[in-house]
Amino acid sequence: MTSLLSLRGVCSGYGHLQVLHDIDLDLEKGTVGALIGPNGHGKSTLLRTIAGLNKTWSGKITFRNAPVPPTPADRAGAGIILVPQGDQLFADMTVEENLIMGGYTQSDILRLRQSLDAVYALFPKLADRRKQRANSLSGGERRMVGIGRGMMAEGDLMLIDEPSLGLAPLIIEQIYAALAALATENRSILVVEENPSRVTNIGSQFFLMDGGQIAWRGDRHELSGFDDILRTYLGG
Ligand SMILES: Nc1ncnc2c1ncn2[C@@H]1O[C@H](COP(=O)(O)OP(=O)(O)OP(=O)(O)O)[C@@H](O)[C@H]1O
Repeated sequence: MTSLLSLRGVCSGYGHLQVLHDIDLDLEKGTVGALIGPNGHGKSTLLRTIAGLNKTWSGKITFRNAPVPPTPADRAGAGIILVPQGDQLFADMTVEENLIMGGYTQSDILRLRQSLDAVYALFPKLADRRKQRANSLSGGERRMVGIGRGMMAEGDLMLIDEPSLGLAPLIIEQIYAALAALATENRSILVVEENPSRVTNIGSQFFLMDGGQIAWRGDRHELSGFDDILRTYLGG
């Protein structure tokens, strides 16, 4: 199977601080890849680098077998959509207005409506709250709007940074069930999750990040060794 996203020898960082060291990663179409591991080891930086917010210092990123465009806006236009950590919603706008902002490049009103309907089908709670301002939503609802706004951009690849952060277990389950449903719609997802047990059911490929490198990678069939890996890296 050919990769939707492919990284070879990717290095990146901030100013003089190198965070990512020689990252090789492939993600196939229609699958969920999970970037796992403790805080501060470069998971967010990797998503930002794929999205173009951090410059690729060296190495190569290809998307649909072509080099990624240079700017974040062009990468988003090509179908690489980042759902950042923290929700970064427009606080004074309603749920629906925030969602529509995600589809700002879509000029076909019918397509926009269909995308909105798809978000509401996945997150029925948001349909009930479509006129409610973002600043009055619960943490879980805000996260749903963040993911929904990413869906509105109709990308082939969603990069989702720690969707479970700060949420109650029941809400986390709902969010991950939604992500699993999204991936079966021929959309690929690369999700950051500190706690791997939350993604074992939906991930098909796992990448453990340690010190800005991929220290372990495996698919579902290799999950039998997962417990040892968790103990080593997360003390779990
Ligand atoms: N804007 C920034 N400027 C300078 N250094 C940064 C910046 N953002 C992150 N870093 C540093 O890069 C390293 C990796 O951080 P990163 O956020 O990618 O890790 P992470 O594994 O995603 O952890 P977390 O889940 O806490 O975000 C850390 O040492 C962090 O301090």
